[in-house]
Amino acid sequence: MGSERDLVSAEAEGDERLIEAALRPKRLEEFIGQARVREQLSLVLHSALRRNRPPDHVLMSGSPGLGKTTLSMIIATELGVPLRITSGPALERAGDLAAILSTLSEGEVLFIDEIHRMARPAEEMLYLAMEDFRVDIVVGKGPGATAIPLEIAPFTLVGATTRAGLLPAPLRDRFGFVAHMDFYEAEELEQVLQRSSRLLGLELPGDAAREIAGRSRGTPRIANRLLRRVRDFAEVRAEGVITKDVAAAALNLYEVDAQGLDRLDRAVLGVLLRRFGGGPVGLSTLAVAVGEEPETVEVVAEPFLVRQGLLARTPRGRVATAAAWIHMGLTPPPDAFGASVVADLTDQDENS
Ligand SMILES: Nc1ncnc2c1ncn2[C@@H]1O[C@H](COP(=O)(O)OP(=O)(O)OP(=O)(O)O)[C@@H](O)[C@H]1O
Repeated sequence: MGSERDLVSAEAEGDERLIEAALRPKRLEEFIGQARVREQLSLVLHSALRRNRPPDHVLMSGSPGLGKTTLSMIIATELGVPLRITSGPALERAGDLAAILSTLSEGEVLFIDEIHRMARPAEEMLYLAMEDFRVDIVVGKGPGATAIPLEIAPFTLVGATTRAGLLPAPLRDRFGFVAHMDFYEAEELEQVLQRSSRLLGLELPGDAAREIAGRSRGTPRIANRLLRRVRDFAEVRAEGVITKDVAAAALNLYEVDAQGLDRLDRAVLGVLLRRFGGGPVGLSTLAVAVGEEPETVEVVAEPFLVRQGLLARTPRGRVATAAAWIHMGLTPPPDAFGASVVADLTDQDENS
């Protein structure tokens, strides 16, 4: 099979990005988790195939590494059409987009990753292309400029964004189907890990899979990455045998804690607690203090910390919850965010 050959050569070259690509599921039925999105998408694709028409444009939103690129590839495969991949930041001028749109073949899927980062003129050209399968090529400058309409082949746009809120409404409204990708449950990540282990030729006992899944921040890309680190550790220190303890030791070495927090997550919490007394503090101040871009903190660290109940976004800024103080081995002040919840839980524990 093609994917297995890809994997063997990727392994031989030791290229992590190639390995990641080779681990991608190729068909919708192989795609693990996101049951609702899968079912909705399957309906959209099947009805398009029955009508022999390209499906509605699809928007996928969710944190990095949840499988948006993978799903876009699956959409093209299921439809039996070619896929063109680009990204918002690459579309700086309308001409960049026109060059792609005018060369699409009938029914082709155009995947635009980070679509919220597309430049304004390209975005406006996309509105017309999505609605009427037409672009206006502007010839000349100033008052003498004229727009020459150019028909393009009907295509399906698949847009991916980590920040759906940043998409202008006219663009958002032109997508017929919006797939909200959520973090994965631990059991789903265990399945992802078992599938990847099979493809990589690794033995992964159930309890070791659980240990890795629990530290993967609900994200398949991270699960696969941690699996490779555990494999490295097992090869060098445990004669290639992966056990729960080997997995835990490897992940501790790579500074991924039992709840899945990595260095950046802990840096954010550490600064928030130790330097700002738990907050509230603004995003940019927090980002400067950890030496990262605000977008990295907002897109990569925060959604997970919020989901874990360790951080809250309030109108006055970011606030650490009482659970965050405890997770970082500190005593929460009595007025810490969510302290009453933690106190109630502690009471229940003591009374039970
Ligand atoms: N549902 C899934 N089942 C199995 N593996 C998955 C699934 N979703 C993602 N993966 C794996 O996770 C990795 C990352 O997926 P992908 O690149 O599609 O994420 P993404 O959401 O597009 O991320 P980004 O937006 O950062 O590019 C892939 O290597 C793929 O093998």
